[in-house]
Amino acid sequence: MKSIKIGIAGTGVVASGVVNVLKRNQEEITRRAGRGIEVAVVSSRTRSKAEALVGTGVEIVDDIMAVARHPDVDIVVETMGGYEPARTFVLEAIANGKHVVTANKALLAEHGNEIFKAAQDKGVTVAFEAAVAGGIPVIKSLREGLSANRIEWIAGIINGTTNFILTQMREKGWTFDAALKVAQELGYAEADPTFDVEGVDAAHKITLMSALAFGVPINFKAASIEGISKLAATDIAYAEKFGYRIKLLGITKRTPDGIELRVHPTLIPESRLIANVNGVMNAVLVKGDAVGATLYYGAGAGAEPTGSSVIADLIDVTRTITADPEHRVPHLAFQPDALENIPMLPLSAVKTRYYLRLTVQDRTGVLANITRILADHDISVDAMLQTEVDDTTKQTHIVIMTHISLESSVDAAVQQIKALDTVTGDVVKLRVEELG
Ligand SMILES: NC(=O)C1=CN([C@@H]2O[C@H](COP(=O)(O)OP(=O)(O)OC[C@H]3O[C@@H](n4cnc5c(N)ncnc54)[C@H](OP(=O)(O)O)[C@@H]3O)[C@@H](O)[C@H]2O)C=CC1
Ligand SMILES: N[C@@H](CCO)C(=O)O
Repeated sequence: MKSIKIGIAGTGVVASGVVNVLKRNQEEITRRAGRGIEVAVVSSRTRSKAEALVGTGVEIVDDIMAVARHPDVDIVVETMGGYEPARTFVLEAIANGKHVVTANKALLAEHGNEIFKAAQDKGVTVAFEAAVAGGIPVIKSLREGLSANRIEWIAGIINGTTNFILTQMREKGWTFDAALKVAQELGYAEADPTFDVEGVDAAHKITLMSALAFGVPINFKAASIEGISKLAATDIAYAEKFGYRIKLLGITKRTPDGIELRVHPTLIPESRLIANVNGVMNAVLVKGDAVGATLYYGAGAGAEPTGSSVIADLIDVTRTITADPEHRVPHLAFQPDALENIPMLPLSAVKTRYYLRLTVQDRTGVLANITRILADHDISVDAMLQTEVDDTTKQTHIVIMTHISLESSVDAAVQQIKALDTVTGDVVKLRVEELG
């Protein structure tokens, strides 16, 4: 059978992984797909970079639209990243009847509803395994493997760069900046690394998984996002005293009132497997009503792990390329006309456990005032730790772990605690998830 022809936009980290794995595993891939998958054209703004990647036997163009419209191309691979020109490029490819494989979670989190609608109307597939958790086949698991389940929640370490930074800081004592620099050199970070560090990239990914899990439209604007840039080594150390590790988690949860969608540094019991996921590795925990908790683990970034996911999508599209579009697996797991508009909950409505760190003056009655305020807001204390008084500043840290409380009540209590004249500086508030 004739080979499937692909056109790739971009010649960076992910594109190089795709080209190299396609070349190396050509025979195995053909045996799986039923026909060969061949790179027909590559676009690059730097011709020498493209030549170094694909050699001279593949057409090289400088205009990405020439890939989107190329008469020989069956599947377009978008590995440029960013919103534009990626959006225009993908829509143009769809309009030209091409199937699309993309690693671009930012694009899909912001413009996915428009893109999937255009693909549906045109009868083509937009596949995006590589957009979430790099090499882990978690999109396929959510869309197909778990399709019998009512999904209850998902919690994942879904940004390789920040997990790499947190691991190097904790295990090797590296500075934040040094760890970020190495993550960039290794090709893990986004073009704008603030997307990684401030939790935006993880929010893009959890937004996509939330849509797949609950059958709702993609709603990135509903995500509450906190990154790791303000996380202090002190809190990592105190968390460990209580038996917890701090990880940047993407969390989405179905509650009776609506759907939670949030990214923030989170204390996780160190006995959980996910608390021991280190370096660039990612892990996603999915709780389904029938299957229980399932855990997916693997490299969350890097050329070949991500290339592995892109090629899995290429093989999937190749296998069904002649199938009636109505009989393909729906893009977002649920049939497009069966998506529901379930309310998305604000962060203030979240109920979980909290870690609070206060800096206080060593004076009589400090603790009594704090516990009274917490009790007034219906916040019950589970555990508490007080450090020795610093001889110079006459200050001490009080660290409190609460039972499950309402976020808005915790915020109100923190405001009152901050106003006490014995409490100095800010109050650190982190969320705790048991993930049981
Ligand atoms: N790196 C990783 O581990 C992973 C990345 N991803 C996603 O994959 C995508 C690509 O990432 P990555 O390969 O790391 O990025 P790179 O920066 O390494 O590569 C991007 C490529 O796209 C080209 N490009 C960028 N902007 C334009 C433009 N405006 N017009 C034409 N070409 C353009 C670049 O060309 P030039 O060289 O000329 O600048 C470069 O070849 C992103 O969406 C990213 O989020 C997903 C999973 C893992
Ligand atoms: N910058 C992303 C790439 C993979 O999506 C990360 O570090 O996880």
